[in-house]
Amino acid sequence: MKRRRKIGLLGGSFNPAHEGHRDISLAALAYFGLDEVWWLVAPQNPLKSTDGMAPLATRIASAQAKAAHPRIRVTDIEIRLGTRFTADTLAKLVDLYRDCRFLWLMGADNLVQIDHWKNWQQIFHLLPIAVFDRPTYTYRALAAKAARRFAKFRLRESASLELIETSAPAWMFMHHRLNPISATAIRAEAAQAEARRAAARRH
Ligand SMILES: Nc1ncnc2c1ncn2[C@@H]1O[C@H](COP(=O)(O)OP(=O)(O)OP(=O)(O)O)[C@@H](O)[C@H]1O
Ligand SMILES: O=C(O)c1ccc[n+]([C@@H]2O[C@H](COP(=O)([O-])O)[C@@H](O)[C@H]2O)c1
Repeated sequence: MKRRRKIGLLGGSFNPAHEGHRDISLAALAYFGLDEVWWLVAPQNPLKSTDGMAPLATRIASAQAKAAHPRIRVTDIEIRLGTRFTADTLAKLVDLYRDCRFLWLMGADNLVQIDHWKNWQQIFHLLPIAVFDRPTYTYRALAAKAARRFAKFRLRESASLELIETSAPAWMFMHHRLNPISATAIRAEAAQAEARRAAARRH
């Protein structure tokens, strides 16, 4: 039987894309023996404000520039599938790409709030999940409702190469090197730089 390709899925706003996205994607390729990581640039995170959200085309361009790797693929697949909620997107992907195994990737901040996502438990039952640690979120993430609800399905990090072959629910918390970068910080820095330029023009 033909080997199924192993694909990590990193959904995100990418407003803008940054080194943290690339870092966990490259780590995921290695830890989980993946063939590719697909970046699913979300048209609009249902829980985030539209204020300050750059147009999808701008965020895709930012993701393409940042990814710059032959095994990271940037996609607007939620536009093409017509989905807005992750549970719907993943159900369609699993159904459409029968020749692939999928692994959902996310940072620890999203484990904290995933129980507010639409049909979040279906996501745990649909495919394995890898959560990457993120500064300030470690304890909140491991104490979060989702971590507690699925505690008995958490695998040891040392079994990372088996995760994508394991039937869902199965998830792992990766104590990967912490990377403090965030899109929020990048936007704040850009806004400050713009304010300084505006002040300089007034003088
Ligand atoms: N530095 C990081 N370490 C680990 N995971 C990260 C990091 N940055 C982003 N991620 C994860 O990548 C995915 C997409 O993140 P997103 O595009 O929202 O970036 P962000 O920096 O979290 O943005 P914002 O600050 O606007 O919320 C999410 O699952 C997020 O948790
Ligand atoms: O499906 C939901 O209800 C849902 C709610 C919040 C976030 N998500 C998804 O979570 C992923 C990470 O979002 P973000 O904005 O933290 O990068 C992205 O793919 C979003 O579409 C999904």
